[in-house]
Amino acid sequence: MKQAIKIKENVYWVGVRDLNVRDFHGELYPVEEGATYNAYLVIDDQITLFDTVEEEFCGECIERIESVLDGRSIDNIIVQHAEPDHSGGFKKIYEKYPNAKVYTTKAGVRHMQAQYIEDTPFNELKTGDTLSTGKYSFTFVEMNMIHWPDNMLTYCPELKVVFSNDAFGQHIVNYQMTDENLDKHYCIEQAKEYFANIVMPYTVPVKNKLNQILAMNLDIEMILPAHGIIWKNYVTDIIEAYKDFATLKQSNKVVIVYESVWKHTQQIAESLAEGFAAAGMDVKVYKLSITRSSIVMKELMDAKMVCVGTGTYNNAMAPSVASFLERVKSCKINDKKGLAFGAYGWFRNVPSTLSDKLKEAGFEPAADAIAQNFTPSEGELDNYYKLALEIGKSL
Ligand SMILES: Cc1cc2nc3c(=O)[nH]c(=O)nc-3n(C[C@H](O)[C@H](O)[C@H](O)COP(=O)(O)O)c2cc1C
Repeated sequence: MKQAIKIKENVYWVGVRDLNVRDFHGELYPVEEGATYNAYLVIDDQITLFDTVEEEFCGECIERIESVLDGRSIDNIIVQHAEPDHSGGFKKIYEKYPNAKVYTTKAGVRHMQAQYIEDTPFNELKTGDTLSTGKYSFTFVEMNMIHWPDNMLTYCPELKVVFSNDAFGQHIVNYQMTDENLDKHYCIEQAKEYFANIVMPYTVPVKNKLNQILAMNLDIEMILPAHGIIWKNYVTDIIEAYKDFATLKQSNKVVIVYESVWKHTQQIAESLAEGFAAAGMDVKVYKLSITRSSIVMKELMDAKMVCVGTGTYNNAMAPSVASFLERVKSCKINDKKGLAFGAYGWFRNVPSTLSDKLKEAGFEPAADAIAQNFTPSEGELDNYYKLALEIGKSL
């Protein structure tokens, strides 16, 4: 029997670890060590469940719940997000505890009914609504479009905890549950990767919501997200980090991504990298087809500039580059510089098309696209180095 794990007095983790998932949310977010779907149970005069788990793991979630119910039942289920990794198990759990009152946002009602049961009597929540369960009270805050219309979070002043759902999530799978034995930089980097891959298109609502929450002056001892470890030692640090994430705060960094068959475009990428480095910049270089896209997204989040290169294949750019451009376009980035580059054989236009697409995606061109005919000469590589040095110094 799986057991609930005590987080603090009367608060239990009743979630699951999905150790084998490597494609979180499909191809959007490749992960290295699996993921957790966190659900929490709060024992009071009334018993309250925060979120559920993916459907296939529902039995395990119920086992953990049963291990602390002591013959009682669940009184309230708070659906903080209707996405299936948090709500897939709802139907079975609700069938098991049919007297529970179910609470979610207005959009949550729509999303739950469209996905699961049309006739569940949901209770609609809006920002500022509260629920008292005995000695504990819960205040709800809608988190519209972070990252779905139905997202919300919950604060309990007596417990000093925030049930944050996807906000502050990361894909750390740790059996100790909290950040206490983990390196701060590692935890923040994991949260940054999560933000870059799930939340980056919604920086404006994140910034506004963060300000609204900070103005509430909440006394927070722990943040309990729906993925990964619980924030306990690094609560202030992760909130500070989120301020930087939400503004896509830039560091002195350039990210160079490319695709290359015969290494001509790769040679350009390497010359540019050396030029930017000589200008004092931190440089990251990735061949897209062999790099986890979630790493690239994380690294470009705080870059000042992104250079994108491709060889020309069948008069087009490489598919990995085209799909990268679609992805970054959806992130609504608007204050980074861009540079397109690439080698061609007999059709010269692809690098300039790439430059136009980068511009459409919100990157202001730092120079005209580099279009290299086949193998770059020493002199041409030297010119690319000098161009990067010049641009790097001006950033
Ligand atoms: C499968 C394939 C298809 C190609 N198709 C074109 C093409 O349609 N037009 C063109 O100008 N060059 C084409 N080329 C030539 C490459 O663009 C050229 O060799 C370039 O230098 C390759 O850059 P890379 O080494 O970075 O891949 C093709 C090369 C390959 C491997």
